[in-house]
Amino acid sequence: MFRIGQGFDVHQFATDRPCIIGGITIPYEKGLLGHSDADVLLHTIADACLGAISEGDIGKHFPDTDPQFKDADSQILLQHVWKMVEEKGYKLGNLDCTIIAQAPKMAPHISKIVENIARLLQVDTDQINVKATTTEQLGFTGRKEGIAAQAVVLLMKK
Ligand SMILES: Nc1ccn([C@@H]2O[C@H](COP(=O)(O)O)[C@@H](O)[C@H]2O)c(=O)n1
Ligand SMILES: C[C@@]1(CO)OP(=O)(O)OP(=O)(O)OC[C@H]1O
Repeated sequence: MFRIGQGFDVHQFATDRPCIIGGITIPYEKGLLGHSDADVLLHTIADACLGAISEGDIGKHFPDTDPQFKDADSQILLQHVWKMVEEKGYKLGNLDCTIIAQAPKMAPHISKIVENIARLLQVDTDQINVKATTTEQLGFTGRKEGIAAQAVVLLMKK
């Protein structure tokens, strides 16, 4: 009837990379490093969805050793995962996410990110919440070495 899943992901900052979060390119002096486009938020959401349907994790479905996922658009990866969710007979209850980043400032971009995630999953924007927090300059996020993100998803049988 109900399935819950949680996700967590981290990507480090690097120069000469775009900073793509939730499918939106955020203006910032550094970007995120990964085999794909390193969209830490969409990876977290994909992992939460895969967890909710007991399908492992993003690395199982899109290995970082596979050249076809080099610089992959994580929006496509999430849509693939979401199709699996729908094919298993589930729809979204709600999705709640936290971006853990000292920088960049996310607040100006949150509504665009929420709209984009709702578009990707074909759900209403009020089913999606995205928030951000710093770690008060503590730890790797506090030193602006990278970004972490967490997500919790609730699925319901269609
Ligand atoms: N990268 C971030 C981090 C935080 N925010 C916003 O600032 C608020 C206060 O953050 P604290 O870590 O001091 O609690 C937070 O609630 C967010 O609204 C942000 O926009 N971008
Ligand atoms: C998405 C994949 C695949 O390109 O690569 P990365 O961008 O490195 O991301 P990560 O969060 O380590 O997870 C899974 C990978 O297999």
